[in-house]
Amino acid sequence: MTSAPVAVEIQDLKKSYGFKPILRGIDLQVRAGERVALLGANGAGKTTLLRILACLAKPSAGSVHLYGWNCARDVQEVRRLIGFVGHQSYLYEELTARENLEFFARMYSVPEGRERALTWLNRVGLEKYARERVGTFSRGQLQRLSWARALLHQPDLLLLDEPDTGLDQQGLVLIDKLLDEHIERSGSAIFITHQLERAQALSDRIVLLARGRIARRCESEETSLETLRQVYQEVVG
Ligand SMILES: Nc1ncnc2c1ncn2[C@@H]1O[C@H](COP(=O)(O)OP(=O)(O)OP(=O)(O)O)[C@@H](O)[C@H]1O
Repeated sequence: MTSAPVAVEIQDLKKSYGFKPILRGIDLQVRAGERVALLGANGAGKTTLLRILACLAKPSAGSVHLYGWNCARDVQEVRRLIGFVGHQSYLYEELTARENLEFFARMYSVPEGRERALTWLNRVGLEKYARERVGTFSRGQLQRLSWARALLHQPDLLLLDEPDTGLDQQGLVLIDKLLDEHIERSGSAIFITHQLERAQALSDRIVLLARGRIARRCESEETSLETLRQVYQEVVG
């Protein structure tokens, strides 16, 4: 693992909104093939951190590099490298599921984009809904399609903000499999969750954020669920 290329390099990252500091100096390195779970109380700054990595918000200070590209400067290059599942779906409600995926395939110059769009609709169990407008989709269907959108161009880094929201049991099994496959391809992932069980089971490392700082880092394999619960309680209070 240690010899794998550095996927994410965050150095002394700070972010403020007006006079309100949100991130107060984050240092984090993630290597290719690594899965990092981000935990923390509501308002700790988890989404803000992920949005900066996804080039959706700019740092106030410090630096963020993805596979050597600077997130603040090399936005086009960075966007190709990432797949993002966030609170918003970033899908077009007036287009059908298939049209949405075909649009994103064109945007990322995915070879044989139409076929790839269909393959991904199948993968996420939405083939029956290919011709339905996304505006009519349920929360779980939207989440499944967001996963397809995020993976369509085979990104190197997955950024996942509560990616299991709205999913049924089969949906959960599906996304765990998609994450496994991504990691097997030497992709890396940072995911936010409020479920300690899933954080521990699905990650290599767990990072706990509190009031805009990294309060604790744990190796998942060496940390029992019970220990994680205690650490979480200490940090979040
Ligand atoms: N665009 C913005 N303008 C002003 N304040 C913001 C903005 N975005 C986020 N914040 C503030 O930053 C803080 C951290 O928000 P963030 O969404 O990063 O927290 P979080 O850890 O993801 O929380 P949650 O677990 O509730 O999703 C909050 O106090 C929030 O109000």
